[in-house]
Amino acid sequence: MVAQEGEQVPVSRDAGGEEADYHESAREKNFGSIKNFSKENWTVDMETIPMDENGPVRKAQSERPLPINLKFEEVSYSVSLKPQTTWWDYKSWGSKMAHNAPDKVILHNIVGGVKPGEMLAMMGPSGSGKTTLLNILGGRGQGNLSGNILYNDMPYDKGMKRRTGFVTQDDVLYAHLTVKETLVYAALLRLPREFTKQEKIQRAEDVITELGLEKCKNTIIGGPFLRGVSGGEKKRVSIGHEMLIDPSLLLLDEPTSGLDSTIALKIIQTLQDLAKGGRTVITTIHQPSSIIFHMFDKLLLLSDGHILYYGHRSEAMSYFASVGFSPSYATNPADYLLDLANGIQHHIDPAGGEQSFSSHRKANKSEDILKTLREAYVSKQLSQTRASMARSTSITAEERRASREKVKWPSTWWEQFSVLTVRGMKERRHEVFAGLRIIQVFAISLVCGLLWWQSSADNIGDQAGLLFFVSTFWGFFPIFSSIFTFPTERQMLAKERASGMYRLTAYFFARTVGDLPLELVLPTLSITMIYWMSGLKATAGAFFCTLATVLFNVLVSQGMGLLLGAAMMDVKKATTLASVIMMTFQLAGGYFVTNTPAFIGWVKYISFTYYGFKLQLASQYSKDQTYACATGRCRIVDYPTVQQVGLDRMGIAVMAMMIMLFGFRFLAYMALRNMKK
Ligand SMILES: Nc1ncnc2c1ncn2[C@@H]1O[C@H](COP(=O)(O)OP(=O)(O)OP(=O)(O)O)[C@@H](O)[C@H]1O
Repeated sequence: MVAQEGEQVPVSRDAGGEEADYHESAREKNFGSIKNFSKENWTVDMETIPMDENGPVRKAQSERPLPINLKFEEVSYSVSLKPQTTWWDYKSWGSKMAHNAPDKVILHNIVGGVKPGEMLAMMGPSGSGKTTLLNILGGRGQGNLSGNILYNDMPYDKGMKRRTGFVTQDDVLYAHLTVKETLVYAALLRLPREFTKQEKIQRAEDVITELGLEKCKNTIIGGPFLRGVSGGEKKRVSIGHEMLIDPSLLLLDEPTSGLDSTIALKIIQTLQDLAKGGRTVITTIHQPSSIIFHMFDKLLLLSDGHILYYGHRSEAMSYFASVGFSPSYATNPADYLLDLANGIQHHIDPAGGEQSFSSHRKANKSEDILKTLREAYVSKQLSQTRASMARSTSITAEERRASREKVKWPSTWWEQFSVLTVRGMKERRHEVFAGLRIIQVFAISLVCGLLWWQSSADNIGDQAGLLFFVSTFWGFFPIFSSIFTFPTERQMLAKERASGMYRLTAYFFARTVGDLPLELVLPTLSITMIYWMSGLKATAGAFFCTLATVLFNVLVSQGMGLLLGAAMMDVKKATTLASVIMMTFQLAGGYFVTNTPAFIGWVKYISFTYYGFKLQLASQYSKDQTYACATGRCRIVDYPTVQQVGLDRMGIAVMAMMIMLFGFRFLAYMALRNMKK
């Protein structure tokens, strides 16, 4: 039935037969501001409720979540098992496996739905497909998907992306930011433009209070080798990250795994409150306690990618009893259902007394149980669910229109760029100025300065050696640090881009430009030290020319590192390739070999070490300058190394470096754009 504009679409009964009356509860809760999400303190501040002569008025569209009615019909999903090989992976050469591996079907004809105000739990044994289904519902499936997934009768789009909160199983957070910094930056990036900066910060503070994170708000998140907040606190930060935007649809992958039962209960209570406030909540859960199990509205039980039950949680046990499976002893229903989904049924052995259990665990028996349950689902539930899905539509025409509206980026490009720059600098300040790195550069510069102590231009061989060393050192060093930039942020980038937090250009510029001042400080200090110790040409012009050339070299080398990292997204492969490229550039740079055969001589023209060296020679020597040689004084341009590189056509050298400077970065950006999620 097609609703007319402004008309209330009739509400139908769903699979479990419960009246879809979420509108009343959701709308009630959407008035006013939620002060505290914890169950006991969940209150609505009446003073903030907008009023008119007829009583409370609904808040502006941007201030309340748009109700999302999610339906998924006949969803099947498979992935290709063909290994992702590349031509350089010699082990795959001639391998039949690479060509003949069949696709793996992970989900089979999944049907179901969740309405605003409801919380659906997806349960099932490990490997049953919960995470895969959750990812698909969150618009993140990468394999072959068939079936229909509709959000207010529309496919997943950019608007839905920004209305969806997705909490992954692994907490993807920056290790060196504090809890407060993490949430404040997320608020600045994700909250709509209608909020002032102060309001965004306040929202982050509110979420910290709501999730009971005040005690640790100034503690860093931490990582594998860095002590930070506890696992439970980290999980709450991840949830807070999504709660900030007050998502209409909240998807969570195992939000309680690894947490003690009290914290787990608190988290589920928070989710329940969010659902009651009109959001649609879906969570996967492994082994909920009895009390947590009873907090879910709907349940989807999966086994090996097949549905065993979909419907109201409260009716699950009676459904299984109706198909011949009910526990013969007091147990947590969640445990019982999970056993069933594993094909296991325990019985009390009367002969052995209360403590003696027997279970049908034999392979063929397990298969029988699962076969019976799958058949029962198909014969007793599936057609009913399909019919109710087709009938069930519970959004108003106004809400449907709102879901079709184009959604703007939450913040402007410039805001995204500045927040990402500051966040990036905070996260990496320890890296750039890490003590070891400073000591390393300082030690090498000191050794260099001492070895070439007050050298003379008459000793052109030594000075050319020094200039070449500086070019290669400041070519190698930046490439190997920038190679890590994108591969180490891959997960974060994929997560944040999947929720539509910022434009890729804003991230790319923030990540590459934001680091520059810090990245250029070390080479500046190093060159200043080497230059004046080694007695290079003592004029300000020559010094600044040499410094500028080295910094230019650093930027080009960084660009190449960014490109290799972004293109390969694998640090090991990228560093291997980088070392081959850098060695080649170094060898072709004009210092080691002067008579190269024509068929390979062109390599120097793609080597930035060659151009960097050439520019450095030009900043030290003029064409008519001489040096002490066996025959008295010889022209510097006739010295073999200088002759090989030349002191002319500097414009071409600068141009070539410029092309590489921008070209490598452009290609790195394109590689990121095409990055697989
Ligand atoms: N890209 C993939 N390639 C191959 N197999 C995959 C892929 N993604 C998922 N699978 C397989 O699909 C099955 C379901 O995986 P999924 O992660 O969805 O299970 P799960 O129920 O969430 O498990 P857990 O509770 O352990 O997290 C598993 O057997 C998994 O190995």
